[in-house]
Amino acid sequence: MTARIIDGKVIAAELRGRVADEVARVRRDHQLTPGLAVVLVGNDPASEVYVRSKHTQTQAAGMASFEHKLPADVSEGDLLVLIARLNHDPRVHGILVQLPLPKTLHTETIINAIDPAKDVDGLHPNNAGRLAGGFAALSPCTPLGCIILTKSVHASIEGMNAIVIGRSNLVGRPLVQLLLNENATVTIAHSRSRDLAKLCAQADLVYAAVGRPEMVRGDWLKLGATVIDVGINRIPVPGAKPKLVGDVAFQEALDVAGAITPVPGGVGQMTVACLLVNTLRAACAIHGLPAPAV
Ligand SMILES: Nc1nc2c(c(=O)[nH]1)N[C@@H](CN(C=O)c1ccc(C(=O)N[C@@H](CCC(=O)O)C(=O)O)cc1)CN2
Repeated sequence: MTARIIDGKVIAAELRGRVADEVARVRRDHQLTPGLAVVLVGNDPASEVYVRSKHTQTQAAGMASFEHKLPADVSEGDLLVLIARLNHDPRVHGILVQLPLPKTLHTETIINAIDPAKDVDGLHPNNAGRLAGGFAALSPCTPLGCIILTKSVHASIEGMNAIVIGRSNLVGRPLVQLLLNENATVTIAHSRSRDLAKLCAQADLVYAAVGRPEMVRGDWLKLGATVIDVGINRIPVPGAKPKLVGDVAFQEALDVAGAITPVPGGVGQMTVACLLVNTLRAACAIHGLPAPAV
């Protein structure tokens, strides 16, 4: 058996196309141009790439993009002043602070300062709490992407056994809530869980978001399982560019899984596309318009 490869590039491009159509509609019918502000502190090379890609894709979807680059030694006070300004800027409907922040800044304080209505990362406690309570909320982008990729394989995941390996605020915890909203049966595991192999063997859906290269082995998987690999690990290669690998041993998993996302070209591709969805949703909600059809 060779698993079907879930092509995140194709699915993300299709989603961006649908967002662009809806943006064109709200601009035409409501004279509303959704706007996204992204704040980058410092010069982490991977973050710079992600922020550039957010800027390009936001503009390509017909939305306004506002980039704010601050030095790594910016004070917490100055960053909070910028966020307060963006909270009150009527052109801005989505605010995202690129993570990780330099260690001198307190991430929770910064996230909590974002207006929850503009929190397109879904990290503000209001949104995290609403999601946990099963209420409508802006949800983090990567978990949203995981659900869309899963649904490209299974129209319904009701009653399926899912395991989420990882419990970060950005991925694991919100993903658990989104899976519960889809009526999946969810096991939450993490790096300290005992006998992960045994837990995985029960799962129809495996979400690996633990940040450990190739930790999930092929022989842990149930035959035919759908595997969504959230990991992006850079492995140094002497004299060459680092190699990107996920949290799943891809070659081994190919022989056992029914469907699997590659790294790169899987979940990562969905993160920015879902950010565009959230920005459009936030803009419509702020202006009292019906939720867009994406
Ligand atoms: N405020 C946030 N910070 C971070 C988030 C986030 O959702 N909100 N997620 C990640 C980084 N990220 C977006 O910000 C992101 C990660 C990966 C990709 C992506 O397209 N990955 C490619 C591989 C690209 C590469 O070479 O690194 C792929 O998987 O195909 C896009 C966005 C942490 N920070």
